[in-house]
Amino acid sequence: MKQAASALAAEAVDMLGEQPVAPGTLVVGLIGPGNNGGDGLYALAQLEDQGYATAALQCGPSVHSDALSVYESAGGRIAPYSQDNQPLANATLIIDALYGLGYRSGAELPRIPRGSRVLACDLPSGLNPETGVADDKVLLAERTVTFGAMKSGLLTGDGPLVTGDITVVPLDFDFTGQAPRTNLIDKQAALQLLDAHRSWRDAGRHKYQRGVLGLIAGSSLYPGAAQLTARAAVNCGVGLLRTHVPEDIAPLLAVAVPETVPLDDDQIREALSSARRYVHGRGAKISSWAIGPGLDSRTPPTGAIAEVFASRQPAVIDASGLELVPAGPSEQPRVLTPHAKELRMLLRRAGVTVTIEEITADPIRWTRWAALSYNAVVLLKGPTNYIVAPDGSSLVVSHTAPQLATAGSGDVLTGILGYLLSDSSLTGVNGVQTVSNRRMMELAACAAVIHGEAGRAAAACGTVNASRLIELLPGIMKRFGF
Ligand SMILES: NC(=O)C1=CN([C@@H]2O[C@H](COP(=O)(O)OP(=O)(O)OC[C@H]3O[C@@H](n4cnc5c(N)ncnc54)[C@H](O)[C@@H]3O)[C@@H](O)[C@H]2O)[C@@H](O)CC1
Repeated sequence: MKQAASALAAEAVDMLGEQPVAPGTLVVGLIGPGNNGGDGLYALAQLEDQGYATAALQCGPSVHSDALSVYESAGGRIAPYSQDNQPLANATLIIDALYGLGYRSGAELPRIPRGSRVLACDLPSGLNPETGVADDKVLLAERTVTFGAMKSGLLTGDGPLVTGDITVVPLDFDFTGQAPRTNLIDKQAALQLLDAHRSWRDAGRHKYQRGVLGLIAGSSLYPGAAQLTARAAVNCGVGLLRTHVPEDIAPLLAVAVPETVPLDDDQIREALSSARRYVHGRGAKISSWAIGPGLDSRTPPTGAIAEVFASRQPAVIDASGLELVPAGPSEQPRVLTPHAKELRMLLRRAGVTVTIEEITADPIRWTRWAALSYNAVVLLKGPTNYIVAPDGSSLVVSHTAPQLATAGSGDVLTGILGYLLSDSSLTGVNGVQTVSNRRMMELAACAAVIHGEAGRAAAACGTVNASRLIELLPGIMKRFGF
């Protein structure tokens, strides 16, 4: 804590930029009830030692007692915060040491004079450290000194709007005491995650070993969605694509995606039963499934589709497939890919009532509920993607582009993720072997990054549509090592 406080005090001195201390300079600390407040008091003590005039305002029911003793020994005084505090009005610099990692939404946040210079301790108070969702009264910072590691909330959601310049101060001890539950996955991290499971032997694989994706999609209502997912998977480089679509749209699909091979109910059953006899390395008739784009949810799934849901083969389930998936936990390794409205529907079917506004305000929380209720990895789509595993750990992908909010874009994501799940070198996928939820979550995050990269590349050249994303995929997959 003292190490963190030293970095905070040094940043304050840098912001004030005065040596020796200018007359009239006053540093005011807003001190919260937890360790974040402790950091603030230790930093104020160091500033007192360096000759600065400081004041501490207690904003909670208690303060860190050891830190307060040190501050008082250095000559500092603490007073309770009130709306009309004189020190706040006179402050040259405010240190926001109210709440850090322990912040829960809904705290009473002090009002500070407009135009105040604010240095945030670890995180601006009022900012959710994981999701980057900020309360309306969040304390806007000019700079933020964050300890130990970058927090996802500083970079996602509202984070970039409220943190100012960020300095990460490495601490020479494990400061959280446990692995963070939420990690950011950027392009570099995705490259590493994809590379980790690759071997030089992969170059010699035949098409069944490269992975076979079974796609269950499409209806006369939405004939295009199946095409988009199929083309995306093919352009990613899938070994073989088998497609199960209604008879009336099958000829259209065969023309649009000549690489695909049709899959009827009997063949689905055969693939599922041969998966149970799978011998590692020989390849599978179907290694994973993509279910949902363009399905007509008014038509109940055939017996064969229900058997896929009941199987142990990895699947990405999207769009109308989310309405067909049985509510409750399953043994199939699954990634569900809802947007906020679909997440609300999934939660309602699991007995949890929530509004879209509540989901948007705390996306990881509600995505966790769904991940737990369905025992599945859940990827919540939106301007930022949140991917949560049933154990509550989560990944955040903000490597996206606003232009990706276009029709068919989600179908492309399903094709990319379907491909990654089918690629046996990445997952060791087969019908019997259990793919870990951790790996499913990583692959879902990688798919979101690849999708984001396609969106950014498309936006750089002009308008963005799903077909354009698909055209760009071969080059982008190459950049990701495929
Ligand atoms: N070993 C460590 O973990 C270190 C932690 N450090 C500091 O410690 C901070 C985390 O400390 P804490 O876990 O004590 O958390 P915080 O200091 O962020 O806040 C926790 C306190 O605020 C209260 N609180 C949170 N939300 C509230 C709400 N909505 N309404 C009312 N009260 C609310 C909690 O009840 C608790 O008393 C970090 O952000 C960082 O500043 C650093 O000193 C580095 C070392």
